Amino acid sequence: MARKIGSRYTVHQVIGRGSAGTVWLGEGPDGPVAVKLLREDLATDQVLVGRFVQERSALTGLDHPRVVGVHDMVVDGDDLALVMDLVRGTDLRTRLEREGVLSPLHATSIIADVADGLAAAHAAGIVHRDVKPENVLLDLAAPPGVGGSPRAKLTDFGIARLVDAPRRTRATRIIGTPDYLAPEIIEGLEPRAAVDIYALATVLYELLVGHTPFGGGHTGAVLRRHVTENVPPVAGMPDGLWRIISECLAKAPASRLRAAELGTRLREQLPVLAGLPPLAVPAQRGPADEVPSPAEAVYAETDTGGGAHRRRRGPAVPLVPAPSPDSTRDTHTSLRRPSAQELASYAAESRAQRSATAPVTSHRRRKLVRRRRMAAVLIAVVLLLAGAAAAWTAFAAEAPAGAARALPGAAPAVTGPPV
Ligand SMILES: Nc1ncnc2c1ncn2[C@@H]1O[C@H](COP(=O)(O)OP(=O)(O)OP(=O)(O)O)[C@@H](O)[C@H]1O
Repeated sequence: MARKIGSRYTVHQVIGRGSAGTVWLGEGPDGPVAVKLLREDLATDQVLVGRFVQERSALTGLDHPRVVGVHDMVVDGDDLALVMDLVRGTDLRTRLEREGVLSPLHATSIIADVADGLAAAHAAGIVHRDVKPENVLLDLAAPPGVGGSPRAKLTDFGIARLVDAPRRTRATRIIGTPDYLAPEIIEGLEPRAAVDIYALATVLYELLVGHTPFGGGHTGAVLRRHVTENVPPVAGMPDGLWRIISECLAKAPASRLRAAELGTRLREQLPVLAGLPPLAVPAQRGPADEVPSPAEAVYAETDTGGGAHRRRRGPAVPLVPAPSPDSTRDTHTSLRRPSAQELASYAAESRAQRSATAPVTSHRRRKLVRRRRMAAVLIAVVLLLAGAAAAWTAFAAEAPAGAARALPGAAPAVTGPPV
């Protein structure tokens, strides 16, 4: 059902849902658009509406081919809407969940695109603060890039900042998605451009390996890992990519690459990555299966966050639009910031736990393995049934007429020509 948004836009159909609102397919004076209608509780929050108006020129001024442009921001009664470029394709989360891991070439090319978009935003003084696969849209209507890689655009600029808590509550609460949070955010520092680099390197790792470097399990455990752990090298990861990922996951924000440099360094890798197959990643230590330490369990009780592995998949506009499934996954999660003491105790307990934890697969990888196992069992059952049917047919054809009928409880005999 069509609905008017302000005086210039009409929306027709829901194409995705996120934690901050619903994205609609719409029409504006210059053609089709995507309209993100913010959640009612956000739209009626006067502080947020004020910030929305304040941020208008910064967000609508960001014009770059690797960024989903915001054309307009509409405040109309209880509606608060962002009018954006319509991207015909899918989001990176959906692609990743479908493929498990991406080839090094495609992963690197996609992340280089996003780094270029970030470079433009950072130059304009805008920090994204919620870089993750859900916020990378793959434009399948655009001509592909190197080696057929889909072209990527970063979306959702400034939303995290809009819904962020005021400065005074930042000391106690974190806005973001746990798997991608830079350590300095967890420690309560003001998020600067380097947080986006950390998150983007996390996404690159995830595309290559199939899971994030510090994700899985309890939110408290995830936060602790960001602050205290280093990522162990991954077998088979091309050296050049590994060096870039390690630099960008540095705990000290100043040691990370800048976005423009990251884009350039990634593109330099493309020629050597051409033709490499996706990494055959062995079973990893599975943080998803870590038993929360007592300190983390305490954190759990007061945690209002969404949990690290509640993923929501929302397709971007497919080439032929179709309604996307409903979703309940929270992101832009508001988490209680753990105290320094809690973080320290997570670290101590983590060391003890690590030695006791057997290698297991990550949550998503296990899901994939489970699915494959189920498919194998199904195929085996089908083959078995087909074999039995063939044997039965052969038996019935060879047996004297009536023999099968004579068997107690046997199926009606297949009558064939007399032998
Ligand atoms: N400009 C756009 N063009 C086409 N589809 C879009 C566009 N923006 C968002 N979408 C689709 O709508 C879905 C929901 O987007 P939204 O930005 O609300 O949530 P999200 O980024 O996935 O999650 P969250 O807001 O919780 O971080 C996306 O996954 C994407 O599939």
